[in-house]
Amino acid sequence: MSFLNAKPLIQGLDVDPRVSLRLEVPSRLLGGLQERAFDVALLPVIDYQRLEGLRVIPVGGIGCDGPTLTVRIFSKAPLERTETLLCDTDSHTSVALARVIMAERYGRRPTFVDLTDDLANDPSLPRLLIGDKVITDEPSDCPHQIDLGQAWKELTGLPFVFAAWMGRVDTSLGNLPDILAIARVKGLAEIEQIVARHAPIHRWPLPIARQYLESYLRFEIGEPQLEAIRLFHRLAAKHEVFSHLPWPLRVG
Ligand SMILES: C=C(O[C@@H]1C=C(C(=O)O)C=C[C@H]1O)C(=O)O
Repeated sequence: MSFLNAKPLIQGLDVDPRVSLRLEVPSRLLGGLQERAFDVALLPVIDYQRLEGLRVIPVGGIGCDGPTLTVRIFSKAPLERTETLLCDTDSHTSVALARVIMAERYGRRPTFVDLTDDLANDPSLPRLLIGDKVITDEPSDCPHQIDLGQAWKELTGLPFVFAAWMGRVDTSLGNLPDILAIARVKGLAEIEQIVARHAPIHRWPLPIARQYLESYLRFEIGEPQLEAIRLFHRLAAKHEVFSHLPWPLRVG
């Protein structure tokens, strides 16, 4: 995964001869797992419900326990009036989470339109942005905003998980889970170096990048995170993000 927030999970993997690392935006990963272009991916958690036969490898993920800083809806008008929401096409989980939050919190079922659509040129429309661009290209004059991690915490009391390491149940991974778990521990111990090396490339101010990786994001996948993924899948089904009963979460 190509965003700054994935770096602590892949620290050292770019030079590890045992793995071959590819960086893609979140929305491109499901296709890669489907075509077996890679064995594991930091897959958006909603995509688990879009391809049968996946499993969560609970050695790391990108989550939060409250605000995220980088998954936000920006609007010029109060959000309870939202009819159309422009959505970042890099994202899958965040779009589904926006649907859940708009419905549960505001009783709204807006039409979701790709940010690549012509409509996106209309600056008056609210938009969901994720990832580095929220920091580097924050929209101006949007007094009405929500951070979806914070909205989820207020709704459920739980942490949230945007993406987690996943693979197919029929792909045997050998010692890859251990390699990934060690990369995470190494990454979390080396946030300072990660920030110094990657923040300028991703155009993040250094202190914000440090605070983001150290205080806002969570990289572990434990029982509360798995519970949050299950609840998110149930709420996403309730609000018709997908049209089958949620598949039980396979872990390990
Ligand atoms: C917190 C974030 O989480 C991301 C959001 C994802 C999604 O919406 O599908 C997937 C991976 C994460 O990068 C972010 O990128 O801002």
